This record gives sequence, C-alpha cells and structure tokens, in this order.
Amino acid sequence: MASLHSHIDRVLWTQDQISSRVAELASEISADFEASNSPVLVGVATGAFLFLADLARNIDLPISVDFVRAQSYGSGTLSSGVPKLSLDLKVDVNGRHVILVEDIVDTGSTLSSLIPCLESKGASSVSVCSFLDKPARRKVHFQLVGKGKFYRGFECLDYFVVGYGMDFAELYRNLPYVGVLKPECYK
Ligand SMILES: O=P(O)(O)OC[C@H]1O[C@H](OP(=O)(O)OP(=O)(O)O)[C@H](O)[C@@H]1O
Ligand code: HPA
Ligand SMILES: [Mg+2]
Repeated sequence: MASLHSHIDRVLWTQDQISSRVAELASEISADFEASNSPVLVGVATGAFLFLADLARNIDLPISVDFVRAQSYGSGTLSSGVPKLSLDLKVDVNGRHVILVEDIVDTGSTLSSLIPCLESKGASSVSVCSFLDKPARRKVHFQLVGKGKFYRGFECLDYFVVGYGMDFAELYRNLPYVGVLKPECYK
C-alpha cells in the first residue's frame, strides 16, 4: 500500500526543526509571564491541535488550556473570508491573559474575527502564538491591543502547506512535518 509520505512533494520543516522551534517559543512564553498571572492557551481547532499539545508541554508555567473552533477553508485552498466560529469556552478568561494558538496565519481573517471576541470576554490581554505566518497572503491585518504580543514559529512562503495539524480537505493533519503536496493530490 502506498505511504502517506509518498503524497508529499517537498518537506519544508522537519520534525526536528519543528520541535526545537516549539521549545524556543515555549521558553519565550515562559519568560514573558508570571506564574501568579499565567496565561490561558486557547487553541483554534482543528488545525492547532498538535502545535498546542507540543507547546503546552514545553511551557514552564501553570497554564490553562481551552479551545475555540474556526473554519473558513472547507475542502479547498482558498479562504471563504468569513470564518464560522464556535466560542464556547470552558475556562473563564475574564481578567486572564489569553494566548490564541494557531497553526497558521494566512489571510488573517480567522484571527481578525477571533481577537475581538476574546477581548469582549474580558481577557486582560490577547496574544497570538502561531506556528507559521504566511504574510504574502495577508488580506486582513489583525490588531493586538495593549500587552498583546505576536509569537511566531516560522515565516512560510506562498505555498498551501500540510502536516503538523494543517490539512487539505481534512487530510494530512497527522504528518509529523510540514510540506507541500504533489500537484495531483490537490485535485
Ligand atoms: O488566516 P486565515 O486565512 O484565516 O487562515 C488561517 C486559518 O485557516 C485554517 O483553519 P481552517 O479554517 O482551514 O479550519 P481547520 O483549523 O479546521 O483546518 C488554519 O487552521 C487557521 O485557523
Ligand atoms: O497553507 C495552508 N495549509 C492548510 N491550511 C491552511 N489554512 C490557511 N492556510 C493554510
Ligand atoms: Mg484553523
């Protein structure tokens, strides 16, 4: 049977490169907050699930973890521009520092919709930690107010990438590295 890996044209970040960068991001976050006022990591499902799990395990603070859901890509490679959001948090973020954890910032519309929602729930700051940032595709520039900070793992060139949580048509999220599919697999 053909391997999942045979669908990949090019690996952009290997498993080792990912784990060392995630550890660096976690150290930066650990240094930026006090244990007495530690952040809530809010993962944006589904794409952030692996990054959130790895990041959280490397943070040396008593953090809380929760999820929101956002969907704007469906089964293609283009954003609808209007993310469907589900914001049913279990953790009360009122008066807490929130870090929104994303797999990728692409057009910016998902974060531009989510950040004001977290602010309106009373978060004392909203930061973003995204594994990838693809500035070449940006259409909406998200704003971080006050102490909000943008942590980013790697800058991504203008490729539609898969792996480490990121999908094409709900597949390939389980690849432990990030790569680009062979052209025939995007059909
Ligand atoms: O900056 P943007 O253009 O808004 O793109 C980024 C968002 O798109 C992807 O989610 P998607 O909507 O595909 O849902 P998923 O997380 O379930 O894959 C990705 O996980 C980010 O959440
Ligand atoms: O490049 C991407 N890959 C997978 N999902 C995405 N969502 C936004 N951009 C991407
Ligand atoms: Mg997502």
